[in-house]
Amino acid sequence: MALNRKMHPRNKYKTPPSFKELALKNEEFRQFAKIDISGKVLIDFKNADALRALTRVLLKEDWGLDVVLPSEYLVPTLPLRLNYILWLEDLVAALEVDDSGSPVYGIDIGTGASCVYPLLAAKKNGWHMIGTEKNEVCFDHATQNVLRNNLESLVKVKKVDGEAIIQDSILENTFDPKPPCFHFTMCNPPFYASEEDVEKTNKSRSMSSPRPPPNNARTGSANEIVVEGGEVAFVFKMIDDSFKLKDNIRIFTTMVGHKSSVPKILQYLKSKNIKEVASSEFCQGKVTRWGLAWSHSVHLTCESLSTEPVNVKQKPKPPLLYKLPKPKNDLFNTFDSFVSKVKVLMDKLNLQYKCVIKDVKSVGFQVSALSNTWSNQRRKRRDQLRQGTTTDEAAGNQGCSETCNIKGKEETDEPPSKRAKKGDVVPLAVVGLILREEDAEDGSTKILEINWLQGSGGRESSHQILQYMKNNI
Ligand SMILES: C[S@@+](CC[C@H](N)C(=O)[O-])C[C@H]1O[C@@H](n2cnc3c(N)ncnc32)[C@H](O)[C@@H]1O
Repeated sequence: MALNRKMHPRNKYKTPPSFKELALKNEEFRQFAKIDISGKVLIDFKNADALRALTRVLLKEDWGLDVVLPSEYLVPTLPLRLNYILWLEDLVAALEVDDSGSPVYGIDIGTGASCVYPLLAAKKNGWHMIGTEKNEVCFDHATQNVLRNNLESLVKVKKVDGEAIIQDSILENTFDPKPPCFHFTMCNPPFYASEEDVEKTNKSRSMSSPRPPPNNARTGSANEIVVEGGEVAFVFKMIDDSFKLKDNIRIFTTMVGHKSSVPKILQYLKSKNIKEVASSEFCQGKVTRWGLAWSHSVHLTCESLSTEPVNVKQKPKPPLLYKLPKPKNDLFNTFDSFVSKVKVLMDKLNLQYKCVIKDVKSVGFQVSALSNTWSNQRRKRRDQLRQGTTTDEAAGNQGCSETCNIKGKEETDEPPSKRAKKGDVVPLAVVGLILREEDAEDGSTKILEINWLQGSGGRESSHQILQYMKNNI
């Protein structure tokens, strides 16, 4: 699964689950597990029942959720669902509003029979979620899934009718106390315009297309995956509806299933004069989906590491990676000591950094350099020694008072992108710097990843920063 590397950095399914362990733990899943000639435990991804059992066991083992997934209805794949939720976490964390500490409220439009997004968001983050559903059968199943997991205080399922997609009535009679506003909406819309469209896409993927055919069985009933006009028409309507609720909902988001829909939707947002737009790519296995966000009321800084705008024509450049070789890796007893070392190096370079994501085994910073402080380090040190100062003193620990509270409001300086907008200083480079620890056969491996974001110095400066880190770790 080459694309797993491009999953959201905090997605736990970057490391595929062990089917062997799952089969040992779970009887339902065990029925679909087969052992191949090399002793590896596998399942047949083309079998919808096997997929259903896999999703159920992962929800149970990883998230403590007991979710019934009725046959004939969509089986949600978890790596993708988690990618979307992690992106929302980044967007909510980057909101520059003063309500740190208040609960997060979200709305999932078309929650499906599984009610998977609200259940995951409530269980993982304690978010308050409303799930809307138009289909009677899906609504009933979703309601039962919430009750089965005792999550009624955090998740409300609402039956909706009529043409509007985001209706103001869904905000009524929800939580007590009444939320001051909702942080986001999310949606996995029906992708297809007709059942023939579903067939056509399957055929073209399996015959002449450069994209490989899907590995997984297609699941989902027609009313879940087909809508008049397809996903583009659905999202256009959602954008139109969003104007009515602009004071109640901060960020509107949607997932998009076809790459060709992305420029059409971006163009529509532009035509409606909506300037605050962010986007992301959700990669999992062979399947890529796109996330689009827009707002009428808040600045979408686009600074979370996974919100780099989708460039539909050009392939996104892969991040720069440095996997610490064994001797260097072993210098650090703990992941924290590795993080501390990199912070010292960033301080030495006078880089301004702010923690945007944090996990036990990964931490991500948005880093900005106002000038090139990494080139000719030796000569600079010699000059400073001659003048009686050292690099550390010269750097003077610039007080990069970074905090790492993903939910709370950052108490750091303004984000560099914003400073640049004000016109005082244009950064030479703004990069996303991620530190990760991954399990390896002979212990754990520490990895430094740099993603170019923007800046007058061009992409080359991110290579230079990585080289400096390599030389000095
Ligand atoms: C592709 S499924 C997504 C289900 C679930 N959110 C998931 O990701 O697995 C789309 C769902 O949206 C529902 N739906 C379609 N139009 C809707 C509307 N206007 N309002 C609410 N739900 C709608 C469908 O019934 C279906 O359950």
